[in-house]
Amino acid sequence: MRLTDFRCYAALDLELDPTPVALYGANGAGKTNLLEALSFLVPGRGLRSAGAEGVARKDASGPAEAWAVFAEMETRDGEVRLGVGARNGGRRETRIDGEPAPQGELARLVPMIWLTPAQDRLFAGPRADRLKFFDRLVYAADPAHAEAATAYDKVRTRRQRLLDEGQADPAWLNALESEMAGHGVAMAAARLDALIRLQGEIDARPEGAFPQADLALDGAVEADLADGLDAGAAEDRFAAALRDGRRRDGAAGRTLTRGPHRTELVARHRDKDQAAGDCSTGEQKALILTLALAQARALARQGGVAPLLLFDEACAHLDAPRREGLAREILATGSQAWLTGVERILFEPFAERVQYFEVDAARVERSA
Ligand SMILES: Nc1ncnc2c1ncn2[C@@H]1O[C@H](COP(=O)(O)OP(=O)(O)OP(=O)(O)O)[C@@H](O)[C@H]1O
Repeated sequence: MRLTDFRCYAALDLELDPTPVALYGANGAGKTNLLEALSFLVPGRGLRSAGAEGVARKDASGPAEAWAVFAEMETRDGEVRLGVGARNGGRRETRIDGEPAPQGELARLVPMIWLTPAQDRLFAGPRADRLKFFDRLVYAADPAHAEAATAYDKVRTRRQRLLDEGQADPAWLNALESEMAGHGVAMAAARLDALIRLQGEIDARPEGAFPQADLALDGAVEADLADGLDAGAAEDRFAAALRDGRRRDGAAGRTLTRGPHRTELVARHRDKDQAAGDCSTGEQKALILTLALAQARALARQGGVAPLLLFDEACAHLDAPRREGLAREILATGSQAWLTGVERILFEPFAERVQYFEVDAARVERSA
């Protein structure tokens, strides 16, 4: 992995083997920035949602002209050289084996799952954050879901703009709504499919360090599909709901019509028979890990390539038995997990099966 002018790193060159990576060091040392760099190897704005324009290294003379992240990695297409970067605050560029490529290609090559401290109380926080987290799990297994979701949001924004302006041509709105319905039903179907697999994976694992969870999706289109409506009928129904909702959506200035943008991920802690949102911070963190690890297992089984796991401060709220459980579960997936923590001792349960790096003021040193 090589970084050029990314966040606090002017230049970094890391040689790694495929085992998990434990990064330890003081606050502000540069641990999360390494995970963020890797998160740009899939489409999107990275794990801090900063986007390509926000990550160039800054010093007293201002931001660097260009930044880049380069990695040689095992992907679904075998060993591939991936490069991403941007120049002069511009759009992000992608290279695959040295050739320019569309960003979307990355989703197909590299399954990736990340967890950050910002998600610690995911189940008690805003609905949209939960859905985003779940959608990312779905993307890791089904890259087409990311494309459908992006396309859906684009059309939804266009329709909303027309409604906000108040003088839209009904035929034009019909066309946009039918496009929204097509992408929306594809999204809902991908989510349901992923949910069933994920739940199966969770159920197959005995209750251990991480709690069993019962998952459901509360969404209008998901409900239609779960009730057995075929895709065509579900699209017609959703398009009709959008048509009926025009006046209300226009008055509200946002899409109140129930569609895949308003779906809720419902999770319960099975053993406690409690809504995940009512669980303690540590229990919520454990539940999030239940989901992420279950998806990692499903992916490793399904695609042959274990996903890259970026777990920022995952150990912070975990007690010693759960930290041991985390090590066991990660090692069982065969994933290269990248873990951060302020102290090396947090990774003790991995023993010799992890590569240690000490991070200190943007210097990264391998340690025995
Ligand atoms: N664009 C940038 N240019 C230069 N330095 C940056 C830039 N963005 C962030 N930094 C700095 O990078 C440093 C490391 O940040 P990072 O989030 O990686 O730390 P960390 O080791 O994960 O810390 P913590 O344990 O507190 O989470 C911070 O001091 C931050 O101010």
